[in-house]
Amino acid sequence: MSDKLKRVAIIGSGNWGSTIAKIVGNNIKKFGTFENEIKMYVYEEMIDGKKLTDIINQEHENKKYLPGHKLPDNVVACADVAESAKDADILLIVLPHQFIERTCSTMKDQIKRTAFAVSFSKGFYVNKDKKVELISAVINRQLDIPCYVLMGANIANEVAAGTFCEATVGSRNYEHAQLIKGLIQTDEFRIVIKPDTEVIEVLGALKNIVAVAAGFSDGLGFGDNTKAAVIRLGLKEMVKFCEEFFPGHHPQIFLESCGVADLVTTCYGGRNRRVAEAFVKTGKDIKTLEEEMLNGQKLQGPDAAAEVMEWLKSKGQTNKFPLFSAVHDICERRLEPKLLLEALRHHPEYW
Ligand SMILES: NC(=O)C1=CN([C@@H]2O[C@H](COP(=O)(O)OP(=O)(O)OC[C@H]3O[C@@H](n4cnc5c(N)ncnc54)[C@H](O)[C@@H]3O)[C@@H](O)[C@H]2O)C=CC1
Ligand SMILES: O=C(CO)COP(=O)(O)O
Repeated sequence: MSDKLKRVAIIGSGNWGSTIAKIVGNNIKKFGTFENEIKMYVYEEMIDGKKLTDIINQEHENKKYLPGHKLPDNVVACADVAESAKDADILLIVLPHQFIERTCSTMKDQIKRTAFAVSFSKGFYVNKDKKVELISAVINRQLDIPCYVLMGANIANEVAAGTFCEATVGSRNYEHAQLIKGLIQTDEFRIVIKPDTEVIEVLGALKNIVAVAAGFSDGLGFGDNTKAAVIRLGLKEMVKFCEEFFPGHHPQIFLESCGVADLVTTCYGGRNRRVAEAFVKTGKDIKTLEEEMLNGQKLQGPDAAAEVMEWLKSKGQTNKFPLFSAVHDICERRLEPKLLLEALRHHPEYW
């Protein structure tokens, strides 16, 4: 009987990775429809002289990335990524997008041929030839298994605390989508399955760039109307990007949690917004602020802006996306933060 149960592994144990471990571990214990033990890959580090894996396995808490939340005892931390992935039927990949390519290359020889993956990572990947790929495509290329996505308005600490929210799963495989939903959905974390996988993922990456712009606006003291304009013009660019480069999706997809809802929550409550506000107020650079403010957590927005500019440059289309361009130029210190206003004022929306 137990041989037939599917085995789940979680690759990543940051703020969101640990939250997903909490949800999935509890669901598996409750429903018993998957193999009970879940290996969770932890990028090893020392905390007050103790290994983070030992802290998680002994105290059932990720004291660094999700303090204050108990992880179920069927979640077992493992510092070896290949060992974590071995024998898994379902790989939940929840790493900051900067680390996906390298981590996947380390585990690729251990992957079951019948396995599939779900990516929770928001961002793009630029390879050495400056070609831009979706993170799900990198996972698929490296591991040679299908990769679906889960994106939504999901500030991890709130999800871990159990306040109501929702997410969008992108999958065109009915059977796999139902397995993902069964594994992740709870009464407080509702899942909607949609087939527009690529656009769902792209929205998750692009909204982080708009959140950086929202943070700049807050740092400049512009108030709620300006921030609403940033959000609206940012959404317009997100929609345009999807229409130009991922045509054929259902237009209602922008109204799902992966679209407008994730954009709103990140522009108000996210790390990208917070650090961008501090960037304007303190004059420190993004890397310094990330280290000072996030205790090891990683920002995705400034890198995503650089990745999107590579993409747009290769298509000769930077001029159609002035907000994305301005965010990148401000992060790189080629543009004064206050000139964000010029990008808004002269937006193609008003031509
Ligand atoms: N935190 C949140 O509220 C949400 C995050 N996401 C997305 O989920 C993804 C993962 O985010 P989080 O779990 O929050 O991560 P995080 O921001 O907490 O990142 C830190 C994680 O990266 C690991 N790490 C550091 N250096 C590494 C290396 N060289 N190789 C591998 N791992 C390394 C750390 O050990 C830690 O587990 C991101 O793409 C993020 O955009 C999505 C929804 C919500
Ligand atoms: O993706 C997120 C919420 O859905 C988290 O956004 P931040 O990375 O800006 O905190």
